[in-house]
Parts: sequence; structure tokens; C-alpha cells
Amino acid sequence: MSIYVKNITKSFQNRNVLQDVSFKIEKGRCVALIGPNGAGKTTLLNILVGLLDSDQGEISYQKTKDWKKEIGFLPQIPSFYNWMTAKEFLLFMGKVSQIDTLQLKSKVADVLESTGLTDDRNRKIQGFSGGMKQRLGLAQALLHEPSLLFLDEPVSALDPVGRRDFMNILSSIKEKTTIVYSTHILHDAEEISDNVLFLKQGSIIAQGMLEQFISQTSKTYTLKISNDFPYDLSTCSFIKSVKMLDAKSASLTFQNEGSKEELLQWCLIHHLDIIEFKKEKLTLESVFMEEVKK
Ligand SMILES: Nc1ncnc2c1ncn2[C@@H]1O[C@H](COP(=O)(O)OP(=O)(O)OP(=O)(O)O)[C@@H](O)[C@H]1O
Repeated sequence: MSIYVKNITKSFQNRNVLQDVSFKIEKGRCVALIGPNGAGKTTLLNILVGLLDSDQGEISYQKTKDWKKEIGFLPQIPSFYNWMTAKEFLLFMGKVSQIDTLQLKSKVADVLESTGLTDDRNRKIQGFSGGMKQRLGLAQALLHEPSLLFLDEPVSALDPVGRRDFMNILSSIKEKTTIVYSTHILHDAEEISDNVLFLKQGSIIAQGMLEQFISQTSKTYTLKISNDFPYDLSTCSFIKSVKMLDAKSASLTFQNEGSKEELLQWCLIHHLDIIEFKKEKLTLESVFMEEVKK
């Protein structure tokens, strides 16, 4: 299912927490919702899943009948009945979700398997580690095979192995499920997401395809040249930094799109051989830092 969100606004005690948030997510996309602490990510997710009402705005799927059945949600701090076993909890949640009784047992077995909890299915939840609880939360969110999956910081409590497993699970379901998840682990987000939604102080400051988002933001170029480097570098205003690679070659970086022609011209005039010329690829983390600092 696709998601169209239009002009969502939300205030708490006269304080604007979300302002005019609009975006569109195509069916089957995996979207990372990123932003600094307090940006409004949890508030937005709670509105998307219907736990909170927005003050204004529209969400496309909420206009359809039974839309809640299409949604799976893993909150930031999932809650469980600790005296139940993992299997009992999932059977209970399945009944609450009105899953057909004949199908429920096999669905529970499937999600236990896909979240790596089959061997722990008969253990009481109170003995589960944080990572196991997070997996169980995901199993619960997936049980009724939702077409929209919302996850609020699903990997923040996990160790690197748990994070990797969790990301693999998301990769395996992303073909048939539209996923929106908030995260501060930008390295993982970069690996798995198709799109990014960047929230800052309650407003979307950037959105789009991850690859485009990262490369458009990059303004740093690197040029490697050979020959002796005899020129007074201080006269080259466009150069940001120079690294001598060896006695005869250097690597220059500069950060202004407009300087590209000037720099190449400069190389030609001075008969320098260009070994390499490329736009540097940024990481999502470096883009995040830049945007947050602005
Ligand atoms: N129920 C509430 N009552 C009053 N203010 C609230 C409420 N819920 C959230 N806020 C405020 O709204 C702002 C956004 O909070 P939210 O939890 O949505 O941010 P977040 O981006 O998820 O943050 P984090 O990354 O720290 O989880 C914060 O300033 C928070 O204090």
C-alpha cells in the first residue's frame, strides 16, 4: 500500500511539534525516518498508526475501511505480558487481531522462525534479553502480514549482531511490505533504505531516494594530478585542501560546484596530467551532521 501524507500538524500544550508534514511513499519502499532527538519522529509514527490524532492534515490509507488491519507497529518501547511465553503472547496477540484460528498456529510458527525465536518459543518473556524482546515485538508486528509496517527505533537496543539480523529480516520482507522506520543508526539506514525522510524541529527538511539525497548534497570533489606541483597554492582560491601523494603528485579537494571548470582550466593552463577526477560520495551520517548543524 502506498502512503500519502498531507499537511500534518500537531501541537502539545500550544507547542508545535509537527508542522505541515507532507510526503509520499510508494508501495514496497523501505523508508528511514531520521532526525535529531525531539524532531518529532515518534509523534509522527504514532499519528501514522492511529495512536495519536493530528490537529490537521490527511493520511491517505486512513480513509479506507479496516485500514488498521493493514498496519503493523513496533513502538519504541514495546510492552509485553512477561508471564507469558513468546508463543503464548503471539497466540494471544493473533486472537486480538482476529486472525483466523485455523491459520494462527502456523502464522505464529512462521514469525517465530523469521525472527529467530523458534528455540525460545516456550520461554517466559521475563527471561528475555532486550534484543529478544525487540525480535518478539517485530514478530508481533508481522503476525497479521500487514502491508504497512511502522517501526520506532527498532534497532537501538540491539548489539551489532542483533542489528544485522534485524536488518536482514527487514530486507527479506521489504518486497511485499512498505516499511517506515525511525532510526539513529545511519549506517544501517544507508544499507537497507530506498528512501529517506529527514525531520528537523517538526518539519520535513529533505526527502527522496537515498542515493540521490546523498549525492545531491555532496559538493566535494577530488582531483589527483601528476607532474611536479610547482605553483603557489595560496593563489588557487577554489582549493580547500591539498594532500601531497608523493613528490610528483597531489590530491586536491574543493567544495564548490562552480569551481569545477576553473580548476580543470587551471590544470590545462599549467600542463598538469589529471589522474583522477571525482565527486566524493558522502555518507548518510555526514549529510545528517551537515543538515543538523545548519
Ligand atoms: N505527550 C506529549 N506531551 C507533550 N510534549 C510531547 C509529548 N510527546 C512528545 N512531546 C514533545 O514533542 C517533541 C517531539 O517528540 P518525539 O518523541 O516525537 O521526538 P523524536 O524525534 O521521536 O525524539 P527521539 O529521537 O529522542 O526519540 C519533543 O519536544 C517532546 O518533548
